[in-house]
Amino acid sequence: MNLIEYADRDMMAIDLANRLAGELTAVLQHQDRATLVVPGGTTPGAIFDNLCDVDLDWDRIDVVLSDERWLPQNHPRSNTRLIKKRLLTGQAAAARLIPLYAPMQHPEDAIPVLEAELSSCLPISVALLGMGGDMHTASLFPRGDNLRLALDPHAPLLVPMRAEGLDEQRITLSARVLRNALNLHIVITGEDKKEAVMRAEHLSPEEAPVKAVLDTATIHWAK
Ligand SMILES: O=C(O)[C@H](O)[C@@H](O)[C@H](O)[C@H](O)COP(=O)(O)O
Repeated sequence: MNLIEYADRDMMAIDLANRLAGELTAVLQHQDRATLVVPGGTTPGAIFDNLCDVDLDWDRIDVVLSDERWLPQNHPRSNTRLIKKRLLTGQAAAARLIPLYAPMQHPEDAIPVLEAELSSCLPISVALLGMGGDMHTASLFPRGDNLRLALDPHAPLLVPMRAEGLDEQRITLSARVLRNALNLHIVITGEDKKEAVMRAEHLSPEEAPVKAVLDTATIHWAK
């Protein structure tokens, strides 16, 4: 496992933002556009605050969430709301947001339309993922109703997900889409998540969904 430990969370946010920017710049040297995948949750905000003002060709970058809560985009728990506020601002406001939500009752209803736009910006150039203490990543949750489908090598691009304890239904990039990223990073903080990611190495993706991407990801950790 490729694990990088940082002196503190601020150093990690600065270094990781610069690393992601460098990878995006490298891709844009030989492609017209680059695709950046980012997570929601509470960890990546500081990274977004650093990344949004890096001098990049943001108008050539497509931004995609790794997963979304099935909520209106102005809802306090919406990941789209989070990245519009913290990432797609400053210089990064010029980036194109590829939606992972549509105002329909269930994610299943929206997947054909969402996949049509998403497919045009794959494969992923740079992906940043988070991880929960239960070893989920994106919305690939242990015991999730569609986890088996989301882990399948022939899975669709997007998979709806529901799991016990989730406040709302979710939609997620499937494991094969995440694994196909040219550059893949996972950012975690705290001792519990460090122990969890170590544990995940010895479990199956069904028990620890993050395992589906561990072999190709760089893990970034601060206490
Ligand atoms: O929708 C989400 O919440 C994220 O995409 C999710 O996969 C997140 O990365 C983990 O749950 C970790 O969340 P924290 O960073 O809040 O611990």
